[in-house]
Amino acid sequence: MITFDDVVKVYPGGGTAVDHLSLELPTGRTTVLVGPSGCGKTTSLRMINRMISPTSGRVLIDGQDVAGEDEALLRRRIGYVIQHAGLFPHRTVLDNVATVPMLLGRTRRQARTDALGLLERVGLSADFAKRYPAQLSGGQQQRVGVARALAADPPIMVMDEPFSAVDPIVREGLHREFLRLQQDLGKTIAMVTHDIDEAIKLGDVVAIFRQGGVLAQVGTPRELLEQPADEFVAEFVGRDRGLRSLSFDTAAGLPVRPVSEAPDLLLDDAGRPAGWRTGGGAAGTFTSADSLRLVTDLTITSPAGMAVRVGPDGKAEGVVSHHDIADHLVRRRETK
Ligand SMILES: Nc1ncnc2c1ncn2[C@@H]1O[C@H](COP(=O)(O)OP(=O)(O)OP(=O)(O)O)[C@@H](O)[C@H]1O
Repeated sequence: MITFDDVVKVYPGGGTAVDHLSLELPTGRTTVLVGPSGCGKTTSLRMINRMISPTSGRVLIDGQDVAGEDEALLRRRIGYVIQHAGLFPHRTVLDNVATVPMLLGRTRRQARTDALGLLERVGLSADFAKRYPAQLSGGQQQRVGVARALAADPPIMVMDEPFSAVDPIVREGLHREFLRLQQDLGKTIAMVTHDIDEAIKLGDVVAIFRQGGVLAQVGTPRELLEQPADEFVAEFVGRDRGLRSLSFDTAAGLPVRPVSEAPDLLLDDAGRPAGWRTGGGAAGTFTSADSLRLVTDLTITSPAGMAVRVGPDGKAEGVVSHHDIADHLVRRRETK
């Protein structure tokens, strides 16, 4: 666990960048620091690997104050990923990834074999290994940056806006890969972004900062969407937070009507939804494991105003309309 214990940072000649920050970043999880520009996110992040020292207070890793640790040893345990990847321009992709393990004493051969494995993990084939950073797209460079930070197999990763320099479609892909990798690796990750959607998507824990380096609220994405502490947080997470919070609920508790209540629904011989009699198009289907947000979306886009729940065999089990979802949400709120 990484702990900020009443940390203050005042830059000489500047104002207070971080104001009495107390925060815990749980081991093996991703904590995202998010907030408007200049609110002290990067300053906080860099106090973890001692690129910046607190004016007062302590940053602890598993109970040990980082101020008392050997800087080189500390940074070896902490992978660092920055915007634009920060790759060595005159080294090949393979050498960019293999350099740190070689510095740590691995043989050149072993380091290069490991580097190829890491590149593959982040979605880059061996074809990229011989290229130079300038010969890669922004998204590919960012992947190399992640592979390089992972090369020393550090238990902790600090990532400063790692995905912000790429276009939205590439970012989507990097997000998916990040979540897949993190599910496998379970690193303790501290990530900075100014994008609340990214924070909600990638964070197990999200810490929202406000101007002046003050922590406004910390919680799971769901907690922030459902119970924002104040107006600032509510505004920051977005006015559509109710709809977005439906991503965290599955359709398991959502009652469905019998299929006979949807006479417009066409079924094939095996009882699987085949489309709608009027309006055309495929019938939107979901399972109990899908999110309420998806089901809501399906009912809105369906010509019949309904979505169809299917079982593991693909057979129609029942239907719901957006009215049914609204009723379900009201009932759920009343019983909470
Ligand atoms: N070296 C420095 N000297 C003086 N002031 C600084 C220094 N670095 C940052 N600051 C100030 O400290 C405050 C916090 O900066 P920081 O970079 O931590 O914010 P941030 O939330 O990461 O911002 P952004 O999202 O724009 O990167 C800002 O007001 C900034 O101007």
